[in-house]
Amino acid sequence: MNKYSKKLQKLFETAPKKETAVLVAIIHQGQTEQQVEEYLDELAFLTETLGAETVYKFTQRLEKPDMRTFVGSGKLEEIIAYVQHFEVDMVIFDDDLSPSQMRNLENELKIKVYDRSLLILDIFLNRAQTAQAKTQVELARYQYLLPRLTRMWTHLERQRGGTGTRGGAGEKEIETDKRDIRNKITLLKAKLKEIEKQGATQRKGRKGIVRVALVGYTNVGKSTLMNLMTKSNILAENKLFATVDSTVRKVVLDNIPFLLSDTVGFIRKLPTHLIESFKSTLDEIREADLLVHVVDISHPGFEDHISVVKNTLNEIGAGDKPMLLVFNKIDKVPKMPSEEEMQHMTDIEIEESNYLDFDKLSKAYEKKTGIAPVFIAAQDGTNIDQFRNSLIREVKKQHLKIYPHYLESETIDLSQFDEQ
Ligand SMILES: Nc1nc2c(ncn2[C@@H]2O[C@H](COP(=O)(O)OP(=O)(O)OP(=O)(O)O)[C@@H](O)[C@H]2O)c(=O)[nH]1
Ligand SMILES: [Mg+2]
Repeated sequence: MNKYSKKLQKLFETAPKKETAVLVAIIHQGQTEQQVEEYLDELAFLTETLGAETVYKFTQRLEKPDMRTFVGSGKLEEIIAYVQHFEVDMVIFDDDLSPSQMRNLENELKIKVYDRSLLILDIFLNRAQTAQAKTQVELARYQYLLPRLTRMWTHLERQRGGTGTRGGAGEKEIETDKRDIRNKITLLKAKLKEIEKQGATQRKGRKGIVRVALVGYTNVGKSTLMNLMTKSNILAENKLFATVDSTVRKVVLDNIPFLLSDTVGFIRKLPTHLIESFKSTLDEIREADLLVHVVDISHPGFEDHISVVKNTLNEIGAGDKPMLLVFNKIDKVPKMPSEEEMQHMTDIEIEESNYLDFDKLSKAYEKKTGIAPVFIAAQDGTNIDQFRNSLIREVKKQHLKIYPHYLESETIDLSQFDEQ
């Protein structure tokens, strides 16, 4: 006999359940299955961040996406059968879909269809805190949605807005919604301009002080490091895009004041227009004198992540700035055995161990950036003194550019930099 009463059982049935999702990616020519597997793990992490559970991952080898439905018709049939059988709530594609692909897929799948951009935009929307970030994301989201407004999205948007339509929306509703969205876009643009004006004045007031920006892939530990350095309390958690707003704090090390800012993390395939929409947030990076590039060394794709960050920095015009590379989360990688320990290991053991040779990495990256990287664990403060020393050295170099006559013995009137 069931141990729960009928009333309780009924309550359980109506309890909200986590939405389920299947993920879809194409394996392009030149890509390995393992690479795509890693990409899909990241997509699953993004899905989880949005609050849904990944129940299956579909892949298909294709030279280029199908114009009509992104994947081939055979694969699509498989996906349709799966989502119907398991009553899946949404399908998420690892690439961006054209408006017509989105429409076609939605007609065939009859459930929510997300592409990578829309997923990231929805996560940003949930996470944005400040008026500026909120306005930016909302604007980017509407701009993205406008040409893609399907029956499904019209319906969902209306639910979100609280107006609600019963059943599917018709063409007329879609047209009305498009007009509404255009109006909203105009309003949001005006609002953003106003906020940006205030931001620019604020930033102007920071002249005469070295500015350092923490940059890096998402979830690498930028906010954790920021909190450690500034004793602030920024949300740091094991989620992608925990930080969408930038935070600036004044730090004084060795009598030299500088501003440290925590910024939004980068991710592969972050669409250019989305980067553009964060222009003013990214001004923190563009106007920085020094970049501290944080890398999660425990991630198998960390070298790819470094390239993604470099490319994104180039795209926003901040590719030439001095850069201190910080390899974080060293507590999560197996430590390189000492020479003595190695003597007791067989060649195969050494080869299979996949140890990261920090010395080798350090030399290779010093060659590239001109600054020796540091290896830390921000979470427990391992090697944080080493990081602090490297940071001071680089900040001093920048400080000397602003104040060429600065002497080490000189005491700076720090009060002039208050209220930052
Ligand atoms: N094991 C380990 N975990 C760490 C370390 N530093 C940070 N983390 C964890 O990594 C996760 C992400 O940290 P955040 O500081 O939020 O990373 P972030 O780069 O600011 O991430 P976004 O704002 O999402 O781009 C959190 O769960 C941290 O606790 C570290 O040195 N070791
Ligand atoms: Mg963060």
